[in-house]
Amino acid sequence: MSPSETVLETTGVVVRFGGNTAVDDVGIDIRAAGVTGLIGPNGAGKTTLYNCITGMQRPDAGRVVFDGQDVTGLAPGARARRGMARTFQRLELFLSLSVRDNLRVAGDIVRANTRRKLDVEAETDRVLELTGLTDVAHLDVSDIPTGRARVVEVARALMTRPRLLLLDEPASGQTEQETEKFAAMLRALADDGLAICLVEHDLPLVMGLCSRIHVLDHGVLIASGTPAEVQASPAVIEAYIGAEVVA
Ligand SMILES: Nc1ncnc2c1ncn2[C@@H]1O[C@H](COP(=O)(O)OP(=O)(O)OP(=O)(O)O)[C@@H](O)[C@H]1O
Repeated sequence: MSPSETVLETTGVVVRFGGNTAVDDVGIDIRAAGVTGLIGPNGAGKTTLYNCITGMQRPDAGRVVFDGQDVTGLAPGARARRGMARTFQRLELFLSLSVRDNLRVAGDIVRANTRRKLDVEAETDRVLELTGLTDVAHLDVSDIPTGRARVVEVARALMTRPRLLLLDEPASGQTEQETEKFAAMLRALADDGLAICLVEHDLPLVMGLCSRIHVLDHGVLIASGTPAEVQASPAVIEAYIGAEVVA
């Protein structure tokens, strides 16, 4: 996979909730071997666009193309089998299971739902190592700090061996140190070829980590480009000055 290869593309995506247009004719792309940021003030439409990408929300118009194939009409499970994985704003882990068992369960599901031959134990060990979780593997998720639990979410997503990883505010609840480690882990995953998309409140993290950024405001794509380009965009400055809380 070449570094600039487009893994995911939306074109003309529209989502309306009653009279409110949550996503208004949005076209973005997410490329292999990089971290793409998706930012915008609260209510800008980021989560709704994620839902369209993963199949949890059917767009009123537009297309979602994954690995060159139109997946707009496919259910979330079918997209997951093609290599899409997602984490959520709220932790969606089994709190009373150990870190290792959370990964095992994900591995078991992959094995049951695909024809892939998967050595779940070996894969669990590999992903624990890759994400730096080996030292807490035996602990229940409820007994580790939220910041580490965010990493478990990513690790669980990695059990599916995705091509595209969509992260929704993964750094919330992390200490500065945890965020630094987390950023290094994402960079390493991207260097390995993974396409990562990051919705995140922590703008310094986004600016430092992402090679490209898409900015939404009131459902409209107001800028796409490098961190320097979007930070210099008058529309972006205007949107953020007008917003009390930014993401
Ligand atoms: N299920 C829904 N029904 C009605 N309106 C919705 C629904 N989901 C989202 N919206 C509205 O769509 C708009 C976009 O919301 P969305 O959650 O996608 O924004 P966001 O950028 O993810 O915001 P945040 O940063 O606060 O998570 C908002 O006006 C929101 O109120």
